[in-house]
Amino acid sequence: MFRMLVINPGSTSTKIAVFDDLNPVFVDTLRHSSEELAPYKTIFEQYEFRKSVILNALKEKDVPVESLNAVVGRGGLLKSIEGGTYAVNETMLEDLKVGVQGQHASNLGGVIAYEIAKSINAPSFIVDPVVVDEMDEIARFSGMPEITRKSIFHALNQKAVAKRFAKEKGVKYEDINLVVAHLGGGISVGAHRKGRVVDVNNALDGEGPFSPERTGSLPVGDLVKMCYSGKYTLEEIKKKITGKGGVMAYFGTNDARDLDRMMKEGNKEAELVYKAMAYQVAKEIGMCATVLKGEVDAIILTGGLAYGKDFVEWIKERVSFISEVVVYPGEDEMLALAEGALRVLNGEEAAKEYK
Ligand SMILES: Nc1ncnc2c1ncn2[C@@H]1O[C@H](COP(=O)(O)OP(=O)(O)OP(=O)(O)O)[C@@H](O)[C@H]1O
Ligand SMILES: CCCC(=O)O
Repeated sequence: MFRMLVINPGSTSTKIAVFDDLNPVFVDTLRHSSEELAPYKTIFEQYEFRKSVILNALKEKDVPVESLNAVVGRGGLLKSIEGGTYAVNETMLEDLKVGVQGQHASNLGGVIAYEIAKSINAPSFIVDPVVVDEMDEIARFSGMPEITRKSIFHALNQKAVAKRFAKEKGVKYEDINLVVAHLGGGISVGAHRKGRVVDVNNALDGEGPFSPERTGSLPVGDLVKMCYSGKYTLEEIKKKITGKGGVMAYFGTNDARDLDRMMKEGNKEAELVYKAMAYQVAKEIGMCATVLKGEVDAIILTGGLAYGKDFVEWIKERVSFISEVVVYPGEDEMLALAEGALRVLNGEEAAKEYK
């Protein structure tokens, strides 16, 4: 039996869990108020604070650090890499600290995992970070030589639900084609061809459908005019795209349940925006089906928005002609992280090396 600590840092919370093999000992969300995080200018500066909150939580739950066999964290905006479980090494730590592809709370996952594991001489890992990049060469062209399309998406949950579907069907993930739509605060839709995500929208930085708090793709000419209007700083524009875009920009909330409530109270504009988000998701799924040349074994809908019955129906009515649609609402990133680490601890897989 292997005991693992799992660390998944988000923008306002750090989710932690301890697993004995795949059995949860406890799962907890440690929330951080904006006052607590205010003193830190960068994500990396939050490192000591978040680490001590995690160690305190372990004490409260009576789980001695020494009882852990490994620590696994959600990682971060590293250099682009293929999917899998990676051992945390010095090169990775350096890249997580500087944020080679930007700042994201999950940059702290690998760093904290490494430091806690080091104190007890245990291994530390990250699994399927947001920079998993298995895109076909043909998918990388933007139409402007200076700009190459990037794969930044919910790789951990997309891969986890894809493998879950394969297991339930008694087939191998590497033998099937899937379109997976992660419908959360950000939305990513990936074309999975025989175990590789060969095309996907950059869910963090202005590609794909709009989402509860992101714009997704924008009419580029109008965006350029806005950038040169003199009204906004670079930081303000970036925030309008990621964080304050999408549903947040239309209605001042990133909670789709508010949209649902407004719609049920008769607000026609809320209904239209909610339906427009589903419409854009369906279009993106259709695009991925063409990437897979129509050979789609299933379309999987996952993430928090997949709890929304109407939202799921609006997508289904546009894409059901392509293939079966399977819905796995929510996400189980903590279990997916534990599974990734356990495959290495059990010797089923070798940990990959980050270079
Ligand atoms: N029952 C529900 N009906 C409709 N929407 C829901 C429901 N439950 C949660 N959601 C919506 O799901 C969204 C959050 O999804 P999720 O929890 O997957 O996102 P996240 O983890 O914060 O971000 P991300 O998935 O991008 O990492 C919110 O907009 C929330 O309102
Ligand atoms: C893009 C992947 C993770 C996120 O939504 O922040």
